This record gives sequence, structure tokens and C-alpha cells, in this order.
Amino acid sequence: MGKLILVRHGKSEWNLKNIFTGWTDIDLAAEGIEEAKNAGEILKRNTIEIDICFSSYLKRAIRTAWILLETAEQMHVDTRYHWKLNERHYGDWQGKNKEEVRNSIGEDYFLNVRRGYDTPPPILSKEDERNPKFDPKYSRVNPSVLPLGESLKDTSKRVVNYFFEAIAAQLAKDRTILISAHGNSLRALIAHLEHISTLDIEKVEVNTGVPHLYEFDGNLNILNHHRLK
Ligand SMILES: O=C(O)[C@H](O)COP(=O)(O)O
Repeated sequence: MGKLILVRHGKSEWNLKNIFTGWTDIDLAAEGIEEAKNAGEILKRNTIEIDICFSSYLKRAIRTAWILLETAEQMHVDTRYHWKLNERHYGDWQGKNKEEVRNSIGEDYFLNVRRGYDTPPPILSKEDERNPKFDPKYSRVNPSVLPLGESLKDTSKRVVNYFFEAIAAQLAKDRTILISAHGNSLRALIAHLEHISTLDIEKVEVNTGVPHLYEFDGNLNILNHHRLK
């Protein structure tokens, strides 16, 4: 049986300050480090042995994976990183306080972008310093595929594409996989795995540091899924 454990990174400094983060590479806050340790303890308690760990390119997810594996005494696990697991790119909202954005644009538009499926945030200009092409981490990625602001639908395309590119075959071989990623990149993946409609995905929230286990048959049908405790 293939097993997939999804975990959203522990709280970052900008989560605590209520600032839109997206692709901004903000590290874990002390509270987030504790959440990652707790997630590792949960894996240990459930005697889950990871075969392959996947993380985004962002340090809050990477550090969560490292701390979790260390706590679970599984630091040897093959860990692979990919930008396609990054958080949704929040465009021009990145670096802005969520409450101030809500007050300036109104509740409806705010919620459409933040929790809806196909409304993107304001897109960055190509010359904006927040364009990922200026970040050396993405120097090997064709700039034309790097986002400047994404709807959840845009995020879903790259995340689901990576799932089939790198992860699905491992699950079909009955491997146990850990993915350390982000609130919205995981919402996109969960919507795909659980066949959640573009309307119902608005209500799905992914909490920080809480591991969620999915078990699959050989045809990648979900047999069951639940939060690990
Ligand atoms: O990128 C961010 O700001 C958050 O991690 C996720 O955003 P959200 O709170 O709008 O889901």
C-alpha cells in the first residue's frame, strides 16, 4: 500500500506577522520549529518509516522536513527538492499585511483571490525585484515558466504535474512518501487527490505542522486518509 504524508511547514516569521509570503523565502519562527518537532514525534509514535521525502525550494518547508526527519530519527531519508511544490506565488501581495490588503480591496475580492480557485492576485511586472528569475535558486529554471502571481488553479497545474512526474510512480510501488510544502500548494494537491470541486476547495484549510496520511491502492485510489496524532 502506498502511503503519502502531507505536512504544511511550521509557522514562519511572516505567518506570525500576518504578511502574505508566497515565494518570499522566510524562515520558521521558534513556534514553527516546535511544530516541526512535534510532527516528527507524531511520525515516530505511529512508527512510520519514510522512503522518500519531497520539499519545495523554500526554507520554511525544507527546515520543517529536516527537523521532522531528525526528530523521527530518519535523517538518512532521500530528500528531493522542487520549485513546483512552492507556495502559490502571491504576486504583488507578497510582503503586504493581509488585514491591510483586505481593508483596501474589500472582502469579496480578497476572498476570491485568497480562497477561490481561479482569481489571481495582482501580477508582478517582469522587472519587479520579487520576480523569481532574479533569485539564484531558480537560475536553472526557464524564466518563462516561473510565476509572477498565481491563482490556485495556476498553482494546481504545476503541483499536480510534479505529483505525476515524480511522486505517483513511487506510491504505486508501495513506497511511503513525505511531502513538506505549503498551505496553498497542499490545498491544490488535496483538491486533486480527494476530487474536491473548485467551489468546495474554498473551505479547505491546511494547518501548520499537522501530518495527514493518505493510503493508496496500486491504482492510486485513496483507501483512507486521516490526520496523524
Ligand atoms: O503565503 C502565505 O502568505 C501563506 O503561507 C498562505 O497564505 P494564505 O494565508 O492566504 O493561505
